[in-house]
Amino acid sequence: MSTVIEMENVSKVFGKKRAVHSMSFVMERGHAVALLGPNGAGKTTSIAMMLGLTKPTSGRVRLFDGDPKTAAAHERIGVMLQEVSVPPRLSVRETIDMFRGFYPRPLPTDRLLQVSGLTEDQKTMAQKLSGGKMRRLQFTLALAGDPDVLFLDEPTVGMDVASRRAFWDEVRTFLRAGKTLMLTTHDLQEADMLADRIVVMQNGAVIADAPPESIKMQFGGRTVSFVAGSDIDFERLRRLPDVTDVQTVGRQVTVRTQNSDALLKTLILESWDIRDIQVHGGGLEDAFVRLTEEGGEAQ
Ligand SMILES: Nc1ncnc2c1ncn2[C@@H]1O[C@H](COP(=O)(O)OP(=O)(O)OP(=O)(O)O)[C@@H](O)[C@H]1O
Repeated sequence: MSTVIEMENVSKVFGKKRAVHSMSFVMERGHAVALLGPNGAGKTTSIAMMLGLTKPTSGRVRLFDGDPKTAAAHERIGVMLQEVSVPPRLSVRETIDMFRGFYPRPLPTDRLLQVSGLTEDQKTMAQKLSGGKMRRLQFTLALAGDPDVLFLDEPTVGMDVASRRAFWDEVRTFLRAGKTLMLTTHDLQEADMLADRIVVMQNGAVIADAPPESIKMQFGGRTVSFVAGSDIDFERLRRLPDVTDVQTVGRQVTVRTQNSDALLKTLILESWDIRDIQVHGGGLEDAFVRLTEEGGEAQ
């Protein structure tokens, strides 16, 4: 498997602000990585360094085993950053054609118009597009050179539900061709759906790096809730292996556990007077909240 990005002990300091701290990271070809983290965690700065747009204060970044700033590397990547402007006074079609001209083997214009969902708007001045349509155009421009690797920084901000769906369909088509994706998003459902690896950053450092399933198992846990009668032994419940929290509101009991199957067995074997048992959670969002609250480490 070939390496697309390699970061070795990379740090970036802006004045007194340490935006990224000792980041080491390797991304292999064909993978879909979601880089997550609260606002200001250092995601955009990391991507800017991977692309050679920002120079690290220390450490080493390689893109396709070379300097990220070289044209050879850039011909093979497509980039959609948060703030991008399009050239003035060009229609949607002209803008697409202009970007096609930057690459040796661009995708056909009509295919790109189809990706953009803007075939009917192809004569509209690109600058006049609505926010969501502009994001679709920017995505299309990122695909213009038929890249091997896509960098998408919060790509779906401003897109409506239909645009989002069409957009993710295109990203899936891209991944099915064995290509590589680096994505930042605050939409954890999207990350969970698409990524085979989740990297969580906080305060400039990587605090978790694992497949979504292991992150959810390790940090997501599950909650089992039920309505309790009078004979529940709460002390025993709290001491059960894998139970991390027990909350009660009136007769409603909510138990957080790393092993909901074992808890359910115990609840039934104890013959306690309980009803309306429900199992919830195990989602990436739960895991993300716990991880960033605790600053935990998963590898
Ligand atoms: N050019 C800059 N000058 C000074 N500080 C900067 C600069 N760029 C980023 N920072 C700071 O570095 C930290 C990391 O910022 P970055 O934009 O990488 O975070 P992020 O995880 O992408 O956040 P968000 O989710 O809000 O986009 C923040 O505290 C930010 O204010």
